[in-house]
Amino acid sequence: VAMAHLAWRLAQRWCPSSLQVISFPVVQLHLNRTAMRASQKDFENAMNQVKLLKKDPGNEVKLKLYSLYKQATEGPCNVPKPGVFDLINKAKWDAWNALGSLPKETARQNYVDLVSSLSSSLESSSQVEPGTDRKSTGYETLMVTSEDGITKIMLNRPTKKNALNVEMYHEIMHALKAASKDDSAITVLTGNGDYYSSGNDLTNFTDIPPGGVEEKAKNGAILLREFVGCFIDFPKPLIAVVNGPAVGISVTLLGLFDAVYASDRATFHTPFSHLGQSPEGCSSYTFPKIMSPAKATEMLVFGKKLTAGEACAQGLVTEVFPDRTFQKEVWTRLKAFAKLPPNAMRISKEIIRNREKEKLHAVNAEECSVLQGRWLSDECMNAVVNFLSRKSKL
Ligand SMILES: CCCCC/C=C/C(=O)SCCNC(=O)CCNC(=O)[C@H](O)C(C)(C)COP(=O)(O)OP(=O)(O)OC[C@H]1O[C@@H](n2cnc3c(N)ncnc32)[C@H](O)[C@@H]1OP(=O)(O)O
Repeated sequence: VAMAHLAWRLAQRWCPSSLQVISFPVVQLHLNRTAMRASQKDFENAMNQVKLLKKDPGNEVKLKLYSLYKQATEGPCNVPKPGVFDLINKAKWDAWNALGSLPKETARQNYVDLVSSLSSSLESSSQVEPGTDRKSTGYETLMVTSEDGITKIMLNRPTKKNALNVEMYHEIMHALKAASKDDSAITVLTGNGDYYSSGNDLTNFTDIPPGGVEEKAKNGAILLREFVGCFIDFPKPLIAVVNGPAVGISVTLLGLFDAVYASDRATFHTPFSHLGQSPEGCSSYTFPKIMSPAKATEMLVFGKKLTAGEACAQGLVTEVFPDRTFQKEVWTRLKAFAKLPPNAMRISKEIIRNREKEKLHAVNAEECSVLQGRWLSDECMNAVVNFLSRKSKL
């Protein structure tokens, strides 16, 4: 009810017309002109594009535009948190604050990317020509774009640190299936905001079906198995652009990627024992192979959090970049990769991956079955309740 009320209030305040709503940050841009540096022109172009949008992008997107704008121009949130009853300003403050210490440059880039995806997705689909660069919409929890031979799947719940809710699991599977068939050469997974992903959304555990917790655990295991299976079978080069901290399943899956590029702000944390859970994403098999059984045990059993540099030294990360230049350097490199002959890349990946596939599917099935049991344990239930009742964080 509170959320519906908030959405209604936001719509009332911000949506007399979409232009009026979205032009708010444009005005401030001019006031903050001096804050702009290298990508000022792109940023200004993006602001102008926003004014030209024909359709209202919705309150969630407007909050994102607002927060990225504030971060890009003023840096991390620097104003006191509004009171709980000041719903609109609290929503705006929450969105801005959720960006944490995201650098101004990255916020500008994310703003430009977001506007670019909106400009296309809110146009009539008749303007999309088959075979040309395109951006797809229809996702609630992702931003999916396809250009320069790269399909980019961006986790897009920055205010929840890109935690994976059930909808996001389904949307990622859908996006991966679509990417496997589109005409892009490579596929990239990344996160919007200051986190890559905080892993499984712990509120997934709260929606108990009529069959009770057993049915919930069974459904979770089925979903997880199908989800991880999509990564095992993905046919094109799959690259993770780890823009910030990564937790849980967003870390374990990295063992199934073909390359992992990380900002030096990223950390890698798999606190399964703390959560009364056990490893997934085939990490019980890939991590010992990648980094040695003892190092894998430190991460997967003892929950040791690695810095990006440490993860690179262990072989989980391919290369680390300074956060300041991360986006620019990585995307330049990816654009060059995407120009390579796509069939050759696909076949080379197949030859590397194929002899492992059967094993990976077997590991996935076993991990899901073990986790199904863990989800019913007191250890796991207590950990989830503690997080949800704000008694604990990682
Ligand atoms: C069905 C398939 C299952 C697959 C099995 C997968 C297993 C895993 O992935 S295990 C890992 C699960 N993840 C966690 O345990 C992380 C829990 N989150 C945290 O500990 C913290 O939120 C943090 C360290 C990630 C970030 O802390 P902080 O910077 O202080 O930010 P906030 O805690 O205020 O977070 C902002 C906002 O986002 C919500 N949130 C963040 N992560 C999650 C999450 N994993 N699940 C649910 N909600 C999450 C957080 O509650 C805040 O929400 P609001 O209070 O409403 O603003």
